[in-house]
Amino acid sequence: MAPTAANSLKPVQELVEDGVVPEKYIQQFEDDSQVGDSPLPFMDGPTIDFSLLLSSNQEELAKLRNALSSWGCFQLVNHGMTIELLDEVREMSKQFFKLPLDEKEKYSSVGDSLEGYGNDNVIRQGNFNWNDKLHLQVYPEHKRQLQYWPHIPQHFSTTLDEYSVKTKEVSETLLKAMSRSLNLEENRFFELWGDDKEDIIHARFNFYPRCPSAKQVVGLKAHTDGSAITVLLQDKEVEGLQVLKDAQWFRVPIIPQALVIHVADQLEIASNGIFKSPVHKVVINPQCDRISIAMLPIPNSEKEIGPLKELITKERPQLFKRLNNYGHVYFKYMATMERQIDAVRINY
Ligand SMILES: O=C(O)CCC(=O)C(=O)O
Ligand SMILES: [Fe+2]
Repeated sequence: MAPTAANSLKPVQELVEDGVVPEKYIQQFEDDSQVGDSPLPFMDGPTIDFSLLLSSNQEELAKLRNALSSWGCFQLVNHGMTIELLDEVREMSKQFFKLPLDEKEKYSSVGDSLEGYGNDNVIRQGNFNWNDKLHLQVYPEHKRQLQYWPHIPQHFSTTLDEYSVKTKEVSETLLKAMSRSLNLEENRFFELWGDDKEDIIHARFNFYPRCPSAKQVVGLKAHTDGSAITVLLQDKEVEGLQVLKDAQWFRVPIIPQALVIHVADQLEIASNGIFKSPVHKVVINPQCDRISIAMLPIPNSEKEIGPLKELITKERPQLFKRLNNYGHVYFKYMATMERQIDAVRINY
């Protein structure tokens, strides 16, 4: 596949059919470890047992605290979702992206809506990601825009609804355990996200088409998430997610029954920097398509967020400003800042 000057925002999947990689998708990597199938180490962060968090097992809470303040992410097992449900969500995502283009285009994003199907690079600057998406807001329920919810496969909406209910429960319990892990009153992070009927969950279905020039493109460029946390369901067969820790990239292993949980920017802010929103990216496989489903719990934009007062001390002064609508900051600085959270950092 030779690079061409063609520059269109048709779905990346269609570019694969064309057999050419438009120049906008070719990345300038400064360092070889950034690309494709280089033998990076696997992340050796902990696997957290949800059922032990439920019973407030002190050892598990300590493991959770350590994971959140070092890696900023972990694999969650025993979360109560069956492998059948996880596989059904993976399968329906694959089936959706496999539909003919004109069928998928019935759900295309309209205007500047975040929701819907398409090539997300329209809202980005700089080089493009090798990624197509379907983005649906699942909570609050009255804000669902059902015109974007696929009718094929037929069970898409009911399965997404079931998965959303379970994601919400898991997220609420996790945020409470995260508070307990810092010896805070258990609702403190739940007040950031979860206690308000207008708190949001976005579902982002990611599709990363295979690319013979995999080493020249990137699925998702290095970024942090702008939500409170992220609940990620990875592809069961195709690896691709990498996280940055101490200036080194690590591959996130596939554990089929696990959910990958990330601290996202708004929890880093609320924890006054104790929990880390990890920089992560997605690399592309030359032979196989990859999918992932990111569920993004996001505080109601009218809610004021900021570092919890219990976490501001003489030794740890307030690191971030208080604000509403972090999402606005996140998108405003998407193109110009490496980590948008720096835009709300207080510099002493
Ligand atoms: O595909 C993945 O594994 C990660 C997706 C991701 O980082 C995102 O949707 O923000
Ligand atoms: Fe992400």
